[in-house]
Amino acid sequence: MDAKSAVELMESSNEVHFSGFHMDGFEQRKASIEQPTTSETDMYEQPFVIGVAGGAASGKTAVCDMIIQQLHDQRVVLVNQDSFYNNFSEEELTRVQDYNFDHPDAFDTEQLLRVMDKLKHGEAVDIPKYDFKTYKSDVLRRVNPSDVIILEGILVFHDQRVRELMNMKIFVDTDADVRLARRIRRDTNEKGRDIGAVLDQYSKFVKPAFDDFILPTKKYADIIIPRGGDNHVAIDLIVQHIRTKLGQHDLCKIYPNLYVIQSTFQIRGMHTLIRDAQTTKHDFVFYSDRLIRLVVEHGLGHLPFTEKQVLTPTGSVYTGVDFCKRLCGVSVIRSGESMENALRACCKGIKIGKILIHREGDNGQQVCPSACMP
Ligand SMILES: Nc1ncnc2c1ncn2[C@@H]1O[C@H](COP(=O)(O)OP(=O)(O)O)[C@@H](O)[C@H]1O
Ligand SMILES: Nc1ccn([C@@H]2O[C@H](COP(=O)(O)O)[C@@H](O)[C@H]2O)c(=O)n1
Repeated sequence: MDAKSAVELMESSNEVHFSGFHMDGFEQRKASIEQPTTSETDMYEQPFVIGVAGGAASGKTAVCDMIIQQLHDQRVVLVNQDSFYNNFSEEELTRVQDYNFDHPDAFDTEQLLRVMDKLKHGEAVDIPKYDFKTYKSDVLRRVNPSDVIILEGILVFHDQRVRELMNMKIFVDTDADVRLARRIRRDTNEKGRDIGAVLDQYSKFVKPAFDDFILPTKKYADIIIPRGGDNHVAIDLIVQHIRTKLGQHDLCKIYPNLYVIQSTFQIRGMHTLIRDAQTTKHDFVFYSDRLIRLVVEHGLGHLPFTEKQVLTPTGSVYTGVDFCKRLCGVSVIRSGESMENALRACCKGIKIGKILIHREGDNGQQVCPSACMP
């Protein structure tokens, strides 16, 4: 890949990048890297999809809430499988106690797939909100495309097509007695059900369906979390992994010494401003300078250092590091000159050389006709 293709790829992709566990997904991404002529519509960013399954009242929602809380600086959306419960006719509603809500057929999986497909392709979508009291999903909520989609539900690993959408599969594993105790409390307090009905439903449908349909999907999980939301260590590790995946730029897979700065909403905001045709020249320069300063600071962070101890004004010893000495910047004419000021501002007294690189001939060979080093 030549420098132009690399720049094109950088431009067509955005700040946050994703990679999944599945080799087939990786092959697809590799293909798009090796064929930079791919049209813009083919190069949409794929969100990172996490599936969270487990028995009812195992703590799936609690785990999702904790992941969402820790990923507060990313755009994360939660999709509940409950939203895709089949609707009942008025006649069916009268016999609701005989209905098995824990069977795979209770869900409209085709609709779930359509919704997930839209979100994966960066489209906003209206998702029904399921009401456990009325057994209806009359209200819709608008869900915007996001960097991370969490799909949560008792049977989200049941259908292979749904599983294949996921980059990470988590199974929340909580003891049956704990699940039953929590379910009794939740269904009587929040769903207005009486304890007899909860226990009848449990022995008739919930427990058999757990054994027949939910537990067998545990084998598909990449991560099994015992004790659900109480397991802070597991949740921290999951969030760390997601962050690594989100921050991994496609180009890093080709160039091992390339570092890509983790995107934040501040950085995205600045990228938005400098791309906006309405932005004034003054603002363009201001925000470009801020971004350049970030790049220079991060770049300096990768230079070697030596350990150094200093005495603080209060007489204690502080063990720190010493900057690398005898630095020299090289500015590529017509390309890197806009970064010179930031480098001078960060590295006191730095000497900057100049180099001119241009492409010669049809094969794109790069030559360096002029260089002036300090
Ligand atoms: N670690 C926990 N300790 C105590 N109660 C919990 C814990 N996790 C969840 N709960 C409670 O158990 C019930 C079910 O939890 P929830 O996260 O909604 O499970 P799920 O989404 O798997 O059905 C809720 O009432 C919730 O408040
Ligand atoms: N009308 C309904 C629909 C579903 N259920 C039960 O909800 C459980 C799944 O939801 P979680 O949030 O606990 O994963 C499932 O066990 C269904 O039996 C219901 O009781 N009424």
